[in-house]
Amino acid sequence: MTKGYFISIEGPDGAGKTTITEMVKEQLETEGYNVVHTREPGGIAIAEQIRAVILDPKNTKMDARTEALLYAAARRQHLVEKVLPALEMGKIVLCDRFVDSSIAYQGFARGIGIEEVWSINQFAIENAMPQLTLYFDIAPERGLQRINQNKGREVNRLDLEDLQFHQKVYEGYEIVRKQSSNRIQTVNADASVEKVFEQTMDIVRKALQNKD
Ligand SMILES: Nc1ncnc2c1ncn2[C@@H]1O[C@H](COP(=O)(O)OP(=O)(O)O)[C@@H](O)[C@H]1O
Ligand SMILES: Cc1cn([C@H]2C[C@H](O)[C@@H](COP(=O)(O)OP(=O)(O)O)O2)c(=O)[nH]c1=O
Repeated sequence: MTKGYFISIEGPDGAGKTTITEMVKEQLETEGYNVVHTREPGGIAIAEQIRAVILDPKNTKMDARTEALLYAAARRQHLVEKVLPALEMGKIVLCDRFVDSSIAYQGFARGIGIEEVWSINQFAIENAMPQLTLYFDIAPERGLQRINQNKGREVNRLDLEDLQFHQKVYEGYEIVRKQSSNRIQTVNADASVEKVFEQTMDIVRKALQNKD
């Protein structure tokens, strides 16, 4: 596809994606690689504006398909403006969330349908799929616990309602993992930061060795 190497990072909220990906970036850089750590919208003005519309609490009327289309639009812009140019320059791109998030969250958890969400994303990305996807595997309640612990508060009723949605996200990811078992490699994210980092680096190193 391109000269660089495209890695996406997926998994439930609070799985540790941001924490570990930053460590991976630093480690790879000390080994001499050029690395970009990005997340959608990834600091691209147009995609940030789209994201602001998706996340605006005032937009209570947001339809699930509208949401899916907006995520796909933000993804497209981030891809062409940031990811593809970095890959063209030979960099390793570590992208926190990509198409699989839309499949799991919009396609499965919101109930739009995996095929439907996949097809609008195909239009958006034109086959520019990651060569490797790291799936951070953790029970959704553990991920939410981590987030809540961080905020220093109890799990409340809303969090519990959320848990049902996040359970569905997890089921959605299970389907995606089965469908794309060649691309997606699973990391046990329910372990210490050191252990998760170690597993992740093992997978990344093997992938980079076999890349050509
Ligand atoms: N392996 C781990 N064990 C315990 N806590 C962790 C671990 N990895 C990350 N955390 C903490 O959990 C919270 C969510 O981590 P974060 O990296 O933001 O997750 P994500 O990006 O997947 O939502 C943060 O407070 C982070 O410090
Ligand atoms: C990229 C993407 C994210 N999301 C969701 C996942 C997150 O709950 C939310 C916000 O993402 P983000 O702020 O990146 O949170 P996280 O730290 O958990 O990655 O958007 C989708 O529903 N569909 C998508 O395509």
